[in-house]
Amino acid sequence: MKLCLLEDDAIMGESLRDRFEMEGYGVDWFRRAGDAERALAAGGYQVFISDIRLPDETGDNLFRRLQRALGTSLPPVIFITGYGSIETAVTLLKAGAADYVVKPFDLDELVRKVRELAQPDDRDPAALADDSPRLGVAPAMRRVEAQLRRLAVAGASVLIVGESGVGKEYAARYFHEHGAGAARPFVAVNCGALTESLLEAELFGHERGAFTGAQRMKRGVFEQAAGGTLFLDEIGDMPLPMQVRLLRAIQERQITRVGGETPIDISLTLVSATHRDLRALVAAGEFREDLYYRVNTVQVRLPPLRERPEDILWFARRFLDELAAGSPPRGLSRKAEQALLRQPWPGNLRELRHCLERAILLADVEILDAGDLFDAEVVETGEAISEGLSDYLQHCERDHIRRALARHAGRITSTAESLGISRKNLWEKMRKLGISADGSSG
Ligand SMILES: Nc1ncnc2c1ncn2[C@@H]1O[C@H](COP(=O)(O)OP(=O)(O)OP(=O)(O)O)[C@@H](O)[C@H]1O
Repeated sequence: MKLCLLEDDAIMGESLRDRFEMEGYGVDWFRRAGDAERALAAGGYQVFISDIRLPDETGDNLFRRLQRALGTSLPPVIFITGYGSIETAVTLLKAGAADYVVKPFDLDELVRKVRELAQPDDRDPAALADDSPRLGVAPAMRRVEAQLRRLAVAGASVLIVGESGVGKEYAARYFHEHGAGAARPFVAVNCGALTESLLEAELFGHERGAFTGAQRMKRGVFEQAAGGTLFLDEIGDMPLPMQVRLLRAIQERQITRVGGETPIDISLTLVSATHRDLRALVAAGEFREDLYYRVNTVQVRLPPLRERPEDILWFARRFLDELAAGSPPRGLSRKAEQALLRQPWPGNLRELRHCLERAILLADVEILDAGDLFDAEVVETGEAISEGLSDYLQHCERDHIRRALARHAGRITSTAESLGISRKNLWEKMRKLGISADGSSG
């Protein structure tokens, strides 16, 4: 499976090449139209990906010339376009181009398009070999585990996205443990928790006397993680000036300590995480587009706990075993299990863990009941009436589903379709939220 890539921008080109190689494609990357043209004439490519703006040619001219010269042996072409050139891209689509993506785009989206256009590849399924569940038992999480193991072996840099408390750092550690540098350090830093100057010193270290209070030389996390994995948590919260420095460090694989002059070579695997929408931050000018492409070569999404109900009791039991250390193990009554399943868990695994921690501290019983976990109102009605975020989300969800059911006269198939979820998922939600098909609380 070979792709021809024409992209004059070094960062974009490298990100695309890295990502597609990770996906198992061979990539020939050209920066000049003439070179790509010659390679395409020689044949052997499944898809041609090209920037629409090139220094030596316009995408428009190039495409028409290739069509004339190669005819049906021209592979499907996907153009990368900026907002300013969408019109040209649409014209090219009409002229026979296969597709286009608009910057800033999600690499996953482009990979999907390429996959659809190219023949399916035959990667070794052993690379996806099973392992005991660590990140969850829900199918979505089993897929995430397989993906992380495969990426770890490939030594890829990864961006983990997901709501707060969903287990991003845990997943980063899992990734680290499955990589070649597993015996090497795993170092985590929260980019949102520090001021700009503190973050700079934290990332790159400082020399003695670099600033007031710098009485000793300090190695930054880049140096500490050398040979292993550096986990940059909340990368979306990194101040813009630091983003410039970070990008330079990643590109050049070198850092310089604050107050120092000698560049230090660094080789490590970078895992970044964010609960924010990086693409939206790019559009708002709060996150650099070039850094976005650099850290977002491969994105792994961890779904919120409410989207994977299979994981709720599995994690609850795990946390109980873990928290019981030393004291007799605790179990859950059936009502407690049902109450746990009814919650929307906006704080995800962290919230679930805290909930059990609190219950263990306060209730001196072997089998925890619903009342040990939640307030009486929640237990009795399945519906919290306090002003917490979880209550609010649950109310909204219930309300929305009831209305949809009413609009569709209680027909499950069309209601599920209108909500964009499966029938099974709708039944589960209705059961969890206590709604009957006529929209009333059951
Ligand atoms: N697979 C797991 N097994 C056991 N515990 C887990 C797992 N994943 C997460 N946890 C626990 O859940 C809590 C939240 O996990 P973690 O810190 O990884 O989430 P996060 O998404 O990085 O959160 P934030 O966005 O706030 O940084 C932690 O207490 C962690 O120990």
